[in-house]
Amino acid sequence: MTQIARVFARHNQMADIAGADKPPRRLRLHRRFRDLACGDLVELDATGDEVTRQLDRNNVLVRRDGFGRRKVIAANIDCVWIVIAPEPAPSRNLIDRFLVAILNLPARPRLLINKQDEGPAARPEWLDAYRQLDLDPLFVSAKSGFGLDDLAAAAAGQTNILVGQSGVGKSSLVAALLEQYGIVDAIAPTTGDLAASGEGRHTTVTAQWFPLANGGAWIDSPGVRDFTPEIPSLDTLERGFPDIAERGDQCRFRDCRHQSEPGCAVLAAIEAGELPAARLQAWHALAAEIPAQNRARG
Ligand SMILES: Nc1nc2c(ncn2[C@@H]2O[C@H](COP(=O)(O)OP(=O)(O)OP(=O)(O)O)[C@@H](O)[C@H]2O)c(=O)[nH]1
Ligand SMILES: [Zn+2]
Repeated sequence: MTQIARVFARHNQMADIAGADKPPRRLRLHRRFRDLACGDLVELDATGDEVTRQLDRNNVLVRRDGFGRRKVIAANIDCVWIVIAPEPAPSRNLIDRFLVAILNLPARPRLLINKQDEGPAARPEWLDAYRQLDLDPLFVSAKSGFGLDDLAAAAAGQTNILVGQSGVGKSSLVAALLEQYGIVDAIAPTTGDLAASGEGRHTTVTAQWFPLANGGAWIDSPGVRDFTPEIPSLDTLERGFPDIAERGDQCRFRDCRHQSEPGCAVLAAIEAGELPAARLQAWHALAAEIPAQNRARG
């Protein structure tokens, strides 16, 4: 008899895979499953030792690496929590770039502002810039436990992934949630695939699935310095910037690039203080990457 199982983590030619109510086992994968990622569902043979089929996925979060290659991060995601903290200093550009990938999955984007125990400085004043995007920011502290009840409630019953810069506290948040809200306690985040970073602390190197007791899961993902979403077309870009796309419909020219055209509704919105200039800068930078990405794709 075959069985359906979940990929908890992917490591090169191997993957940690768990059947219902069983702890994950590390299995070697056939080459045809090279695309398999954390969160994927697979079929195992009767022995449970071999992956025989990869099930269809709802969606998959991917990035482009420095060589333009497609890198799969995790699959079957409902909600992506972009984690920021006072330290390391948040990059709004990184948030803008994540949003393109998230809104195209599609999945719900949320902003998680960690390390609230560090005081009022932990609340960035530029949050208003994202009001239109409904990121519904949640303020938490993995260290003090502040806001974790709200976080657990907001995450219940769905597959959640934490993304963001290295050191914002993604693994600490998963650990705190595991401890307080009885997720499957057999696998604590520290047993995931960790490597010592330069500062002597641990850093996550591959996405890791943590099932919630009542369905759904948390996925901890490796910290990033930068993030390049896949952007095959201007339509993809527009889905990532609904605030710009909406105003762009009012531009005088249908093919307005929002650069210096007369009657540009996007530039007018910036002039009026309704849209941050940084959002349009991020748009232009990403629009410029479309042709190169298409060339790399061949
Ligand atoms: N003050 C404070 N420090 C925290 C909090 N959460 C995490 N930290 C600290 O921040 C540092 C990084 O935490 P991690 O959980 O390893 O961060 P990460 O985002 O998982 O990092 P990567 O795995 O490299 O992506 C550690 O020294 C934590 O102790 C918090 O709520 N408050
Ligand atoms: Zn325009």
